Amino acid sequence: MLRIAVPNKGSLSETAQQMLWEAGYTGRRDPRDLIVADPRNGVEFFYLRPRDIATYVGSGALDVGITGRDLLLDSGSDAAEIAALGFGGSTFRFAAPPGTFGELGELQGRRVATSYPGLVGAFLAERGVTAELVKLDGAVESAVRLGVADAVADVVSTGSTLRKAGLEIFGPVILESDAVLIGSGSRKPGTDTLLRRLKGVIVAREYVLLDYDVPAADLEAATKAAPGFESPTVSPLHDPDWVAVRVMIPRTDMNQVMDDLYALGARAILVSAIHAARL
Ligand SMILES: Nc1ncnc2c1ncn2[C@@H]1O[C@H](COP(=O)(O)OP(=O)(O)OP(=O)(O)O)[C@@H](O)[C@H]1O
Ligand SMILES: O=P(O)(O)OC[C@H]1O[C@H](OP(=O)(O)OP(=O)(O)O)[C@H](O)[C@@H]1O
Ligand SMILES: [Mg+2]
Repeated sequence: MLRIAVPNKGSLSETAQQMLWEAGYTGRRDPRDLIVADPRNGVEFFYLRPRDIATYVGSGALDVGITGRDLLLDSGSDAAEIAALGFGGSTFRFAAPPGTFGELGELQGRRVATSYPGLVGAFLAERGVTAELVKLDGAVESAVRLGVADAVADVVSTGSTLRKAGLEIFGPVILESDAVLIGSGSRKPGTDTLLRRLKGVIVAREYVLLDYDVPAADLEAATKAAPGFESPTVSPLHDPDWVAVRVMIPRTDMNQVMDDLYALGARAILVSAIHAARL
């Protein structure tokens, strides 16, 4: 059985479980479940704090896990990223009251509050900056106002927490993070199947199927407007002057592509959802 660590709480938990469910796995029914066996799929799920998942996987206690790239790097564990999973995106940034700091070097000898001392310490050390790291569990944005730090380094998503705390981002991007699948050592049997299934879910979320009819004379132009994932499928129609085309396109481009194809003379332009995929 492949032993898989899944976030039990926090920002990544719901989407991770939803993705596994869409990939055909049986997840937990009760949020208090800690271990769930899924013998039909040859896997066992361990529900753990996302911050601890890299430690379990890095030590070999569990085979693979879903966590954040920032948490993986912060842990310093031997686990490595296998693939990004297309959700849980955030950036990791320095912030301080407006006008306090301009460049990273100005943090030399100052106090920086963070819940990710491993990640921030390594980033500063690589750039030759020595700062005092103040380790906090959360709500680090309050640390400056309360006088325990001069700056913070934290996860930024919408930026609204920083704004409310009267802080402004400065300095370089520490990290672009995403939810990732991690493993350690040699790939355990079953990992590739899990990965293909998760990638199938990502494709089904991010792409749609586009069908349209177009005069054969305009096929080249239409194919340029909607190149598709690989190469479009082109089928004959009863009317020899027209062809039917099927392509996969990013969901976000869908309406623009439909407008462009219509303008080119395509008709019967239909979009449908992809429920599952193996590419
Ligand atoms: N808006 C967000 N806030 C916090 N973490 C986020 C956000 N969006 C994505 N993430 C990612 O989620 C992971 C942190 O999850 P974790 O469960 O440890 O913290 P949390 O969501 O802040 O929960 P809590 O603070 O309640 O423990 C990181 O990989 C982080 O990059
Ligand atoms: O940029 P935003 O969209 O505002 O999101 C980022 C904030 O969300 C998280 O905090 P969380 O709510 O998890 O509280 P915590 O600091 O106690 O972990 C994170 O630590 C940031 O503070
Ligand atoms: Mg948090």
